[in-house]
Amino acid sequence: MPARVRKIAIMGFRSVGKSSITIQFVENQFVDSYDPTIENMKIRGQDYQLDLIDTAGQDEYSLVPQSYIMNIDGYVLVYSVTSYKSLEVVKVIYEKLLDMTGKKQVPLVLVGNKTDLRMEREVSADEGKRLAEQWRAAFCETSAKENQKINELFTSVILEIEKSEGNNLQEKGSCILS
Ligand SMILES: Nc1nc2c(ncn2[C@@H]2O[C@H](COP(=O)(O)OP(=O)(O)OP(=O)(O)O)[C@@H](O)[C@H]2O)c(=O)[nH]1
Repeated sequence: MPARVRKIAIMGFRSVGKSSITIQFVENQFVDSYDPTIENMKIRGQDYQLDLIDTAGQDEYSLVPQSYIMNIDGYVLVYSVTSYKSLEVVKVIYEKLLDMTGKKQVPLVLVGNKTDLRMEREVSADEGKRLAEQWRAAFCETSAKENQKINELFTSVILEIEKSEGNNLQEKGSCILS
């Protein structure tokens, strides 16, 4: 079976760890030469090629460029668990995405990154989980620094994309699927 190519945009406020998540995911599996925007994975015997689009950080006033939503199959919306502000920004980005796509729901994983910074936590796991439930999105808390749940997060986004296409694949993973 040929690899299914899926385009994934990684969005969120500045410095939440978008590039760190992408690099951790890609570098971990390609040691010598890698293109930081492309990664392959296999889920249930199906090969996927993930084209990762690591966006420059947004804030609540940024417009979501049309190019971020054209041909994008799934979204990873990242906040930092150490920044309440970054959670607020992700909510604004989400509303803009729905506006621009004209859809009620898009394949999406909400990600709370930097869980290793325990003393600096401002957003509880419950709060992130509730927001994801409200959006009917998957939810994952990660640490790019400690490589926690990074692969699971990308598996989840693929599963959310598959689900939106009518394929309800079940896969053991430790992110909470929608
Ligand atoms: N402790 C800790 N630091 C992290 C983690 N992820 C990223 N960082 C740090 O946070 C800072 C920002 O990380 P980036 O990956 O550049 O964040 P970004 O969201 O791509 O930033 P912009 O491109 O500016 O929007 C860097 O100093 C990273 O080392 C994490 O999981 N834990």
